[in-house]
Amino acid sequence: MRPFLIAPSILSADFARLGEDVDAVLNAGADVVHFDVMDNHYVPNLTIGPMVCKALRDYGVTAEIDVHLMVKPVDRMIVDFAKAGASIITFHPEATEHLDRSLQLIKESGCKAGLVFNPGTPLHCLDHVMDKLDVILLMSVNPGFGGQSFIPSTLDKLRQVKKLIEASGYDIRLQVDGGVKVDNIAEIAAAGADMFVAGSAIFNKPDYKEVIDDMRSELAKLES
Ligand SMILES: O=C(CO)[C@H](O)[C@H](O)COP(=O)(O)O
Ligand SMILES: [Fe+2]
Repeated sequence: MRPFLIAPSILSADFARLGEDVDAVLNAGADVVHFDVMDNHYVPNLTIGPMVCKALRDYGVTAEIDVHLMVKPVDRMIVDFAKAGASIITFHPEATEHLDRSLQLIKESGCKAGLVFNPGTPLHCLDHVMDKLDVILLMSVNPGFGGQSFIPSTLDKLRQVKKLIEASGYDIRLQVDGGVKVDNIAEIAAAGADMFVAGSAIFNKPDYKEVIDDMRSELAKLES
């Protein structure tokens, strides 16, 4: 079994002191920084862009930065985020006219590539691009906002994608994003996820380490 990764979504961090808050969550045991990019076009919210990613790198963040693009179109942002220090770039298939080209662009930029599926988005886009994927991200909320409730039908979708990954033979992480908490993370992992994005569950609590430790204890129940 591959190691589970916990990726706090900085959507719920304190933007007025972002560098310190990212350091704090990494020191608390987080593996990856999940960076939500929203454009008020593909989703009805507006967040942060490549300058903030570069600022985190300049501040000294060395952990992987997982850029979740909720923007349309995507190609220009792929190039800009790769230059700004992104490690992983994921985007939604609805947001590009040329799925394969956008994935190739990410790989050519030296980043890991991923596709993101909204709760209502079917999986057929995976059919011809599995060889170009490092990550498949299933949204367990509709994208645009933190603090929403986990949509239970995601569990079946996770099981379905897990089978597709296994059948493909490729080394692809299965990430889940939205409403992940201490009390549902084990069930989500049992359905096949191995990378967990959690924003409000971590940043809305005073002690990040306590939440991350609790998540790892829940995950350890599956590993034993
Ligand atoms: O992509 C996102 C929203 O579109 C966020 O990553 C996600 O919602 C995380 O927040 P929370 O854990 O609070 O649900
Ligand atoms: Fe996200």
